Amino acid sequence: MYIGVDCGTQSTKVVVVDIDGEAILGEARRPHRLVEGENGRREQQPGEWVDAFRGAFEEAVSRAGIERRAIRAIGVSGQQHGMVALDAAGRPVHPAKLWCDTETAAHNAALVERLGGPAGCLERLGLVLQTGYTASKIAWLRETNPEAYRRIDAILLPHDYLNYWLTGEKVAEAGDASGTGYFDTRSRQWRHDAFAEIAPELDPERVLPRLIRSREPAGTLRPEVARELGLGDGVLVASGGGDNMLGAIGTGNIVPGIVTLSLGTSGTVCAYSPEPVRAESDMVANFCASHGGWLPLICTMNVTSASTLVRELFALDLAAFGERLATAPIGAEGVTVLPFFNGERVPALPHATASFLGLDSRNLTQASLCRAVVESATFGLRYGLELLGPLAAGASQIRLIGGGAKSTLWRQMVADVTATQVICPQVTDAAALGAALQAAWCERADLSLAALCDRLVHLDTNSLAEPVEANVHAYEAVYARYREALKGHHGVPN
Ligand SMILES: Nc1ncnc2c1ncn2[C@@H]1O[C@H](COP(=O)(O)OP(=O)(O)O)[C@@H](O)[C@H]1O
Ligand SMILES: O=C(CO)[C@@H](O)[C@H](O)COP(=O)(O)O
Repeated sequence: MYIGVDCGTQSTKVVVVDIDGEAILGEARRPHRLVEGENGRREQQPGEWVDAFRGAFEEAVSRAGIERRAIRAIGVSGQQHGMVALDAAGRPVHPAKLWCDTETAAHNAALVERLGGPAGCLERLGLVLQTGYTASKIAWLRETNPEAYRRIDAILLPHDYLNYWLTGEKVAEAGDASGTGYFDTRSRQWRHDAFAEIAPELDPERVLPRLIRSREPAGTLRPEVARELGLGDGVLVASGGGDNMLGAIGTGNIVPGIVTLSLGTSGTVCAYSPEPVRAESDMVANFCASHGGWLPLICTMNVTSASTLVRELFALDLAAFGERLATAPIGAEGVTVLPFFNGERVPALPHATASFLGLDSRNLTQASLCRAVVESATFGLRYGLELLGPLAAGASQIRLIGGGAKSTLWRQMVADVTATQVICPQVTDAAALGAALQAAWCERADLSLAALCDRLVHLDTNSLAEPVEANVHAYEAVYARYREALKGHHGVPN
């Protein structure tokens, strides 16, 4: 038995997987708070991730009805980029500053310049720093809270922190480390010279976690954690990885030719590459995968975060929101939304705010506003797919994951907007499944990752959405309207 954990922005999910029985036996989730402040601040307390894990673990294991001593390894996936800065006693010196925090946009711009502009970033890191990456959060802490900064003894990412709580080991792997901004994604090594530009007073040999390979374990469970969870001795904790990397594993996206698209708090599109990628656009993040190889990725910041804001504005539950979506036609009666409620990463507009365009007395309805926000979030991902270029263009199917993928209407919309077949995996949380598969890969030398994916990554044929020609055609015009609005409001070229 293997446990997969995914610490997302909104909740931590746990799955219990039986590799030999080829079955997912139990799933559970527990929410965490997102503390939103001025200037785009978005933070969380790492302790709340641990509490959410405890609750979700108990429920998932009891649902699975298994003997706890049968659990052999745990894998952890986590939201990328969050800064978890710890003191010498392992306590956070500041709340974790998250991937969606845009407060450090000016620090990011200054860092890009210090590293020699986009060309200098590419040369040193293999990607261009974007607001949201860990680097500018450390520079921000240095400037705004020197007392906390001076106490830093280790800098981890969210999934590294959970691994640390589980094992006592401070380690990192290439997939998640790719999104720090001080890691060379081609050589898979920390880049100490880049780190010195960010935090000159901190010794990278001391504060940066030890790098391990994807198949290497982070460690074994600390005895007190094993006791608390009721687990046996020697339970392994795998290297884990960023949620997008483990979502790729959980959708079988471990070889070229498959695209994974996530409708979570963030929206992401990624495709596996056996080689590092130098894309035409600097917005394509040449991240490493968490099983070897690379996972070039585009991330937009306003997907279910945006739809939830509009849904809550009208006090709708998910079912009522779904009804409103179905009421409005394609094109939302002429309403276009630029959904950048909290800035945006792709296109790179960290200070942007949202705009509702084309409103008149006829289309100012809940249905058209709900529909327009979901359409625009989907257009943002089509834009991302286009930026990914040939890597994504060859894919004949999109594997759709994240909370929004539960909506039948949204699945069809993705198929129509991208003119590609869409299907979801059977498991609700693909990143948690990917983490469990990586844990089994770590513990079972006899099984390849491909064999593990064959056993457990099952697609849900009921979720299949084929593009409908008339809809594809209708969305083309609406997408063109969205791109025009983007150009008019933010000068983003077509
Ligand atoms: N049927 C649905 N339609 C639209 N949004 C949904 C639906 N079901 C869940 N969601 C949204 O999905 C989001 C959670 O997605 P998830 O991928 O678990 O997030 P994260 O990993 O970022 O924490 C929530 O905002 C939730 O409201
Ligand atoms: O920043 C990125 C990717 O670069 C995000 O995709 C985060 O990894 C958060 O993921 P979710 O909570 O939306 O799953």
